[in-house]
Amino acid sequence: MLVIGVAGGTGSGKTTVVQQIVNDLPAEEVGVISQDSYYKDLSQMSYDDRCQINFDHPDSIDFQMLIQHIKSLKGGKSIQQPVYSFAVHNRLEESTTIEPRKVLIVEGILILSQPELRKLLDLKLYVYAESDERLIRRLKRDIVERGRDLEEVIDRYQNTLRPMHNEFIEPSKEFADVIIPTHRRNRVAVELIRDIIDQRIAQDQ
Ligand SMILES: Nc1ncnc2c1ncn2[C@@H]1O[C@H](COP(=O)(O)OP(=O)(O)O)[C@@H](O)[C@H]1O
Ligand SMILES: Nc1ccn([C@@H]2O[C@H](COP(=O)(O)O)[C@@H](O)[C@H]2O)c(=O)n1
Repeated sequence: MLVIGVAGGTGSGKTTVVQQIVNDLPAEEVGVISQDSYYKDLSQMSYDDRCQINFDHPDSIDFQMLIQHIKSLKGGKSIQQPVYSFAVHNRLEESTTIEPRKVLIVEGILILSQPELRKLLDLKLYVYAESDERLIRRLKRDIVERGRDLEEVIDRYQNTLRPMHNEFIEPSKEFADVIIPTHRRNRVAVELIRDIIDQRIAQDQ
């Protein structure tokens, strides 16, 4: 199995790049897991308390479970991936079955920040966009798709997102094999990654 890690700041375009890569591949050969599914279970807290959580700090993620799940998939076993709700800031009761595939893409802001996780990655990508562009994208997305308002996004950006980005995410860029700029749709970078994946799939046959 080829395991590809895709990191980068919020709104950098990770999900979009992953979607472009996946669209080009046969569905039965690629699986995707998102770091967002591994936010810790906060059922013991009230909704108001959950709203105060710093969701950009590595401690908010159950990396042990994520690492265990990647190891299981590498070992040919399926996993039950938690389902996360941005609306309630918590895991839901249900889970999603993910089957092992030839290619596994693991995507999320902090994917390159954890040494134990990095060891499991065969190819490390960092998706890059300027911070003002990321904030604009995040504002639009969170208001339209994640039920947030202008004040919530700006408060979170100033209080937790920006400082955590500077402390944990931006420095993890140094571990990337390839940095993908997304100031515009970057077809060339996606094709490059596609070629690497194709070679690896062909080698395994
Ligand atoms: N290259 C790009 N140019 C313009 N908008 C983009 C680009 N890449 C992503 N977007 C938009 O920005 C928003 C955030 O992108 P997304 O892929 O969800 O980022 P991430 O997963 O890194 O948070 C989405 O609404 C997406 O459509
Ligand atoms: N309940 C939550 C959990 C996380 N976030 C934010 O999501 C961002 C990471 O997701 P991307 O798809 O943007 O990479 C992260 O910056 C958290 O601030 C949230 O708003 N609410």
